[in-house]
Amino acid sequence: MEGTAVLSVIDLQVSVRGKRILHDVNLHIPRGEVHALFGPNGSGKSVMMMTIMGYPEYEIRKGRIVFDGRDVTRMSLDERSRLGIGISEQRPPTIKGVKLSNMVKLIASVKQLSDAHTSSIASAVDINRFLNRDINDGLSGGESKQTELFLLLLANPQLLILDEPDSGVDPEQLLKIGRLIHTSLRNNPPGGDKRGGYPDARIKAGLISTHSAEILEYVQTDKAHLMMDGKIKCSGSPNLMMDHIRKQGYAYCVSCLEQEQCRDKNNWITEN
Ligand SMILES: Nc1ncnc2c1ncn2[C@@H]1O[C@H](COP(=O)(O)OP(=O)(O)OP(=O)(O)O)[C@@H](O)[C@H]1O
Repeated sequence: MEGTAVLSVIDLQVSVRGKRILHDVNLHIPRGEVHALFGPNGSGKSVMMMTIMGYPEYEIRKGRIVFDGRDVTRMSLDERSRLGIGISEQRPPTIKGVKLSNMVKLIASVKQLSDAHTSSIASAVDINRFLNRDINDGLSGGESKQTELFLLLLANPQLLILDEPDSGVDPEQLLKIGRLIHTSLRNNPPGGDKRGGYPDARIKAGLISTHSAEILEYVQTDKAHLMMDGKIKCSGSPNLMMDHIRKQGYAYCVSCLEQEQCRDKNNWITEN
């Protein structure tokens, strides 16, 4: 699996402030796939996502993170960002003293984006009114999510990590955001996947955490994983898993593994 995956998380153990949060997490996302991450509050979803991005307060005690064939476990956040990992955080930080327009100019110059391109994304995410303000300063929860996602779409990473993109966002914004994420995940960089020789091949991948699964109405997901107590307990069909969780709760979804009709040889929860 590791060989075909754009992201492999292998036997990952992570501590935060001396407390073990993740226990032997394994996750593989093949090139071109989008995976959903479900799990109760405090189960470790954000910790895993922030650790993949490389935030220094998440201490990797054991295990490896491999991105696009390179071991990034000991790489800094900005090295990972340059390689093509990007995150939209659950609680986007306020950056006082930095105007959103200046951050846009910086990303546009690094990524060589045209004004027309940045303007079209800004309009699509309905972000123009925040351009002259410090990043996320005084914005509502939903507005700062929009800003965060806007910056991520501009950066256009190869792996999009989206931590609860649908929480606190009104239905109209969710429609816009969902469509943009969908388009971004489907759009390859100019020239496509030159390494594979298939210009039209999907090369981007995504990992999306969500409680409501609303975002999954817009973004097609290939597989879902259920995290509980810092471990991925089971994986399978996103719709079936969410259906189980909504009707009977997380524990039922995990116990479903005991039932033959619910699992395949990989212990994934399947429809048959
Ligand atoms: N910076 C931190 N310092 C101390 N504990 C932390 C820190 N970040 C996370 N934790 C703890 O790690 C555990 C997992 O948190 P995490 O944010 O990953 O949960 P989550 O699954 O994303 O939850 P939610 O669905 O509520 O967002 C929680 O018990 C949380 O209190």
